[in-house]
Amino acid sequence: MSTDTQTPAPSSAEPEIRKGLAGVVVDRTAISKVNPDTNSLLYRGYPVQELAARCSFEEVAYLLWHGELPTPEQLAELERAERSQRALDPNVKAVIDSLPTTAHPMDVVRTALSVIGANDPTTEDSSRGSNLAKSVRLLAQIPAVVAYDQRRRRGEDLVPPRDDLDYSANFLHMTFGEVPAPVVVDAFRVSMVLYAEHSFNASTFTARVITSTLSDLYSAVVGAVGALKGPLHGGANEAVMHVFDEIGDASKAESWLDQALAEKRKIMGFGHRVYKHGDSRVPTMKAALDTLVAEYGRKDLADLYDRLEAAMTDRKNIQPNLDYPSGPAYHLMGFDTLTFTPLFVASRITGWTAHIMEQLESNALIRPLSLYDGPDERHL
Ligand SMILES: CC(=O)SCCNC(=O)CCNC(=O)[C@H](O)C(C)(C)COP(=O)(O)OP(=O)(O)OC[C@H]1O[C@@H](n2cnc3c(N)ncnc32)[C@H](O)[C@@H]1OP(=O)(O)O
Ligand SMILES: O=C([O-])CC(=O)C(=O)O
Repeated sequence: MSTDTQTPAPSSAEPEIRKGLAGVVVDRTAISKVNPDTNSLLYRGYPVQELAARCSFEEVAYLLWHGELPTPEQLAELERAERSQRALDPNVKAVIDSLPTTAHPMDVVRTALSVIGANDPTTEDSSRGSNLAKSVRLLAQIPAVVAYDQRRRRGEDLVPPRDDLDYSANFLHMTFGEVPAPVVVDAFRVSMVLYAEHSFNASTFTARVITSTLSDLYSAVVGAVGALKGPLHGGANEAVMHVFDEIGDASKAESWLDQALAEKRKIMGFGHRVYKHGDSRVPTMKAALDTLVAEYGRKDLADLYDRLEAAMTDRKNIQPNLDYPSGPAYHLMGFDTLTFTPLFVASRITGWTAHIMEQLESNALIRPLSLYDGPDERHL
């Protein structure tokens, strides 16, 4: 066996393979710190719980991109730029309209982002200024794409944006044609803040790999969307709701789980590559879910949530991740289950773009090695 480059492996020992890069530190980042020992998550040094309690999503986006929270003037400038770019681009709408309503919404978002990139004359400009401008544009455009796609599936017309609303209220307005109760808007804002950034997760790493070849920001984001779609990553928030639908009633949670575990199924919304004693974001999102349960009078959903979590702790001692409370929260807000992972995209675009810019500041082509275990050299 040999590694697949011209540099020979040390002859005495086979190189260690870390499947899934588990435990491998591949670079530095100043954007966020995930600490499984203290069960904490910091964005640029600030605990995510404090940001979720006190900041708008726009402020958090600014923090991730610039490293500091905005002054009132800087925030006003970001809000002006974001609000002025909220309307769905007609070119993008035309492409969405050409796609079947059976397409998965993540495929629609991925396609829409490709179209936005192909139409942008500055795509090849990878300067920080240009990439920041693109990041703000994507922050503003993704809600239009996600909201319109859900509406067209329901046979509803596009709702134009309102520039008198903040990001979260406008997103809900464009999706549902009205602004829901303040507790609902707030729960949505909290979810956006919590989903925004999580160090070298699979989709962010994908974006950094693509960026490391000196490809453009849109290409990196499109690749990241593809990585996020999978149910082992962002697709889990959608999958959690399918599990809830499958179980149906809290009284069946334990028997459903036993059967699923006997079939060696992975239980969606549980477990994490980094956190092994619970996800730092879950208590905050669970509190937001609780406000929605109270608002909509859905104790049945809360009961199912609690019983499945308790059974999973009892059977496997595996804790929920952020997708577990987010799935039912988005359901209560009125989103279609298929729209849940695109909501994750809408938030994570901030973290992805921050990482793309950080990667470019200190770039090295990302290209690991592999251990060849195919046939020995042979000849025709
Ligand atoms: C926002 C996010 O992206 S968070 C992640 C969202 N993804 C999910 O919720 C999907 C369900 N969870 C999983 O599949 C996993 O926990 C992952 C992929 C998130 C993390 O996986 P890894 O770090 O690779 O852990 P791994 O899969 O090796 O699990 C370790 C053990 O716990 C078990 N395990 C971990 N998660 C689960 C789960 N959700 N259901 C059942 N068993 C699980 C594994 O079967 C394995 O058991 P074994 O040692 O007996 O084989
Ligand atoms: O960090 C991870 O592997 C997955 C995750 O929780 C995230 O991306 O938010």
